Amino acid sequence: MIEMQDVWKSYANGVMAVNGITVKIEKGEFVYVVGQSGSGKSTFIKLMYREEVPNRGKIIIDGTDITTMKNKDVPFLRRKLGVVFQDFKLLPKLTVYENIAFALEVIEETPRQIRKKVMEVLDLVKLKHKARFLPSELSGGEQQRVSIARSIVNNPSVVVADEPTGNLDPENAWGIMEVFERINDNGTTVVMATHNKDIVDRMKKRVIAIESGMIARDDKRGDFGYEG
Ligand SMILES: Nc1ncnc2c1ncn2[C@@H]1O[C@H](COP(=O)(O)OP(=O)(O)OP(=O)(O)O)[C@@H](O)[C@H]1O
Repeated sequence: MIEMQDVWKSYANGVMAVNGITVKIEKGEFVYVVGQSGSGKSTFIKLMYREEVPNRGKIIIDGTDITTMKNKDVPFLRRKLGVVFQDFKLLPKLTVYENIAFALEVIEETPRQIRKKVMEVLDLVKLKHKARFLPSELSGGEQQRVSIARSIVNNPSVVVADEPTGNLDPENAWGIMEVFERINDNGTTVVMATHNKDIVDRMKKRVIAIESGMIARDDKRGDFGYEG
């Protein structure tokens, strides 16, 4: 499903962010990625959605080697893999509905298909009643739920999230985790980088800990393992 084979990534300034990572994540898994600030979590996640390209190694998503993928084919990857960010990245002048529909229109859906799919994902994140609102009219937790809805509207097999609860208070953070659990229960693989010790320790999912760009720990029902 997701496979990294001896992946290395250094940045232009010479920083080695990922140092020879080999890992396999099976379909339907829920995986937390933890580690100190600067350990390489974001880079690890960015490599999965091809925001960054490795210097060496293979990254295979759903049978496709994304390291050799042409730039023009990257939009196809977005249909296999949804992305959720810490800062939501919603378009401020578009309504909730339009923000989600925008992701679909890119791949030429009919208006009827768009409406059906957008309302389905809004139902899943319990925000159907706010379809006409602008992002600025929503709470942080609601905005993150919209961005999750957007990430799954193309029905990807994988969702990756980089610190999705980082801007939220604990109550909203738990609300977001419930949404990810529901998505995972529907069979979608979830990979999430997080600093949220409470959540990781309570959920008892697979935990991959990164230290100095390497996998220091990979536990099936793991915990956070250090003081945040
Ligand atoms: N665009 C970049 N250019 C140069 N160096 C970078 C870049 N992005 C990250 N780095 C460096 O790579 C290393 C790993 O960074 P990364 O953002 O992956 O860590 P992280 O574990 O996600 O940190 P945090 O928890 O603070 O978000 C750090 O030393 C960082 O300074």
